[in-house]
Amino acid sequence: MKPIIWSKYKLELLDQRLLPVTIEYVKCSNYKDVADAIKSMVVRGAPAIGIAAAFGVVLGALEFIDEDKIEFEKKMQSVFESLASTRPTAVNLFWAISKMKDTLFDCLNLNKDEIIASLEKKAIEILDEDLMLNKKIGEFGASLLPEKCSVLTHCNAGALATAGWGTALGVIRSAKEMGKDIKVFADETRPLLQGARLTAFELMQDGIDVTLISDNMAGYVMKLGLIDAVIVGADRIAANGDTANKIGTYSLSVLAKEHKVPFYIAAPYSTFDLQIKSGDEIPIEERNHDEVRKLFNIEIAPKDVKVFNPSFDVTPNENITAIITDKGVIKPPFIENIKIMR
Ligand SMILES: CSC[C@H]1O[C@H](OP(=O)(O)O)[C@H](O)[C@@H]1O
Repeated sequence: MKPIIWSKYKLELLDQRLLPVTIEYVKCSNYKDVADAIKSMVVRGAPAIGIAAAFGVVLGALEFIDEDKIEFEKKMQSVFESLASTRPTAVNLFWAISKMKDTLFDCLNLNKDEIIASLEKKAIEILDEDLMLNKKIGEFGASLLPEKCSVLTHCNAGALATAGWGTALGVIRSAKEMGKDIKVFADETRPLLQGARLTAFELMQDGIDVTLISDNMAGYVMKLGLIDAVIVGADRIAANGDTANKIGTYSLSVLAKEHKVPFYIAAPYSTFDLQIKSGDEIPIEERNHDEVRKLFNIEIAPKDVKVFNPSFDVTPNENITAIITDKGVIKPPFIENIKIMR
């Protein structure tokens, strides 16, 4: 199931808000549609929102290509800003936009068709590269796992969060491909239930043994000795290895440390933000309070109750056993060893 489909200058995004009950694609005919889709989480997942934004830039260029050169460049700047303003935490979004900006800068002296073709080529490259990187992450990560292993994961870092295959779930898929006996416990991941709705769905589609648990069960299943490793995705990794990921990841890392369970992050190079020294500098998105007050529009709390809804938290590097990347497995001291990602 592809979360992102680009063909004949049309972008279709699988509406992940409706999964697993309904499989429906949102047609994006302009860059504003793409910005709206990222912000409303039609498409979500750090690499996937970067890829969607890249195609949003192509749609923006198609919209404004007939303007004079100065106007075109002005309009394209607003396209970049609009896409960059959608969600603040996943650095992949800004990485992809910067790649598209560089491509546009390099091809401004070409003719209109060549400009569009160059931007489209770059966006497709970003999509294809992510799939290739996921497979490398999968191989490196699977080699860490024993022949028989039970993995706890959080949120969705699967094919639906990437170009396909997945990062954390890519490790699980690759381990299964290697013939390892892998079982998965998937945290439901309140408030938007990416684990229940997306991870459980993906793994069952692939015939991978998955058990759904509510987030507050994670400590108990570790205490029962049911978990051999925790593997999660990432939205931004700082130069010291501090990692932002879906809210609840930090708590899992504390529980894993308490129960001496290895805690792995899986992420491609586009998730690293080596400009920032630590996780203290990572912007944490806060989302609409009704995401906590309601569950699919059903009120589960007093409608005017105060809410705090951070969409991510930061796991300190000292809680992380290793970071599985497309360039290999990075172990502590992260400050030193993360340099391979430069
Ligand atoms: C492969 S990284 C996916 C990453 O993104 C998710 O956040 P969201 O669903 O809000 O986009 C979550 O943090 C995942 O680990």
